[in-house]
Amino acid sequence: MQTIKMWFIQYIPGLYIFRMPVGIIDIIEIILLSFLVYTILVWIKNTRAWTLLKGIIFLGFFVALIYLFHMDTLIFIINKGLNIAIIAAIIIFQPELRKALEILGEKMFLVNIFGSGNEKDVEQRCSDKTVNELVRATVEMAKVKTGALIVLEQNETLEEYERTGIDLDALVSSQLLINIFEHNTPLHDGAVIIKGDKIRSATCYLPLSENLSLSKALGTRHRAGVGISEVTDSVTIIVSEETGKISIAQRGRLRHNVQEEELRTCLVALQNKVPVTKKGIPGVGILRKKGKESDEA
Ligand SMILES: Nc1ncnc2c1ncn2[C@@H]1O[C@H](COP(=O)(O)OP(=O)(O)OP(=O)(O)O)[C@@H](O)[C@H]1O
Repeated sequence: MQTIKMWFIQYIPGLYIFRMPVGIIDIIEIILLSFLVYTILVWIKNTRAWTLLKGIIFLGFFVALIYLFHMDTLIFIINKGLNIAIIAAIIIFQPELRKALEILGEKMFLVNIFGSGNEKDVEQRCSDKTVNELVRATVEMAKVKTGALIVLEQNETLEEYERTGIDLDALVSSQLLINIFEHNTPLHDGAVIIKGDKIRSATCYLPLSENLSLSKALGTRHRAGVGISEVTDSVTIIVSEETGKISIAQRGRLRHNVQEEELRTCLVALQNKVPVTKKGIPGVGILRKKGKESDEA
């Protein structure tokens, strides 16, 4: 390291940085700054802010031209309008900013950074039976093209959305789920919300995603599945009535054409049966990583 440093000082005299003493605090500062920039970029990519960023880059280009050619009137207008634009952006992106701050305060966020300290520290969210029943019901409904929308509560409560439906409080079973989503039955419309091993309510109304990058071919069922995953940490299983394909929505992303084993892996991971490590929940990681290849959102 020292030799490399000396080489740079000797041959590239302009690089003053290598002459500066770099302390441990500077290194920590660089790591924190890199982490902050990375987190902000990931946040921008996963929210509506991505569209805004593209707009800002486009505008930035024009502003640069305006300054380059000294267009004084336009420079005056830009200077006056900048403060208003910043306030407007904060108001428009208030839900995303609130969500980002909430994530900062989440237990899982800190666990992901520092580790749980105890890798055997495992908490089970739902039973193996529930996972099996969910997989069976989803696959059965997909086979016969029965549309379904199943929201699985994670750390954040879904009470607000449960209230829009009909209370059930029944144990999860494939027969019950298939029955709920059966065409022309009173409970088939809307979403089912599951907490742990219980179906809390059916016919629930979910917020629709306004994500413009979602395929136009997707209707309101898929938009509702993505919508709830944008505003909460829930995971949604969607079965298309049109194609019989299974999708999973999580953190505002939609993974298409999910196969049985993949669905099971995801649900087992969500059970928290696998120890939480510094890399996060394994199944969720797989879902996100693979999701990048075929994500709609
Ligand atoms: N906001 C919502 N909350 C909950 N469920 C909804 C919501 N909007 C639509 N749905 C459900 O989606 C159904 C309509 O699905 P639609 O055909 O528009 O969606 P899609 O994404 O094209 O799905 P499919 O592939 O199954 O046709 C409704 O009958 C209703 O059950």
